[in-house]
Amino acid sequence: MEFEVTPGWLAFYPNPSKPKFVMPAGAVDAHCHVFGPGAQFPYAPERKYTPCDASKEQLFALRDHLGFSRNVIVQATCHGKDNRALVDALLSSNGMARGVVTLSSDVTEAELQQLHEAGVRGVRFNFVKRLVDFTPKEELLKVAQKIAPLGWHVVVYFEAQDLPELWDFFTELPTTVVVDHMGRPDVSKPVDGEEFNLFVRLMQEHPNIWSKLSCPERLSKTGPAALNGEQHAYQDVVPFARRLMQEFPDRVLFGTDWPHPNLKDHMPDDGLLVDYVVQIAPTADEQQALLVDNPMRLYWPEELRSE
Ligand SMILES: O=C(O)c1cc(C(=O)O)oc(=O)c1
Repeated sequence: MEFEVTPGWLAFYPNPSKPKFVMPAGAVDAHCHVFGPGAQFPYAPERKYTPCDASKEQLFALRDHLGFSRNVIVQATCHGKDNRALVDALLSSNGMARGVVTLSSDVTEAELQQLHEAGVRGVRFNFVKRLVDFTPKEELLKVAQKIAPLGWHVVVYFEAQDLPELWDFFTELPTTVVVDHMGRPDVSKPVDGEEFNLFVRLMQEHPNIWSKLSCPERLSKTGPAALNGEQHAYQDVVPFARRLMQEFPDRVLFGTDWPHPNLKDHMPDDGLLVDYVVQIAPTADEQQALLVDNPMRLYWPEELRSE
């Protein structure tokens, strides 16, 4: 099938720089996507955008170029509940990728088992209105109850202003819960203000809730962008990520978010996005926790146990 990309779509950065920051051995890019290719894995009819293709080969080449060892591939909304592109990427990764899928509540035990064997370890619930149609919470809870016995977790994507309404649902989930992109704070508000304090309280009161410190390129209002060698990119986002890194060193993850769907303003140089990590995790211990130990505990626990 031929697809035409959404008008104004920005393609991922063509020749990312080599990061100056050399990541610890075994670093995991804990949030990235594959798109299609549409000719092989068609985009979902209910999608809200049509991206440019971003294949598993391109993802794995980027992984190697940036110095990551592993990927966590997260189902992108443009593929709806059709996880075939993601599963295909997992199966081609030699065990170096795990996945987070989107499911409907009528998924069967056999389907779950097959996804588990392919390397899926989580399910994603999306509450960002520009990306998905509404799904009733009872449906989502059904999915959560089905995946809990497999030891999977739930990844949630929402915007900060919706947290009060979603609080009870999130805190009732029977699994580990991983929040995408720090719950999308408005970074023009104070880092110790009411809005971000509520998110910090969510994590303080619920030790099963984790956060990705990802997507400064989405959250930043003042930049500077990760372009042209910039080593101090997205300074307005740094205090937010730094606060979570310091308060919850065992429950934070980082991912590139490649290929960066729906950015309107600029496309970051992924090499410089890796350099951004030094600003939010300046010590070797923090880098090891954020990039290796935490994601390994969540996605490859069996490797830690066998050591
Ligand atoms: O903010 C976004 O537009 C966005 C979209 C998706 C998706 O379409 O799955 O995933 C993300 O992590 C971020």
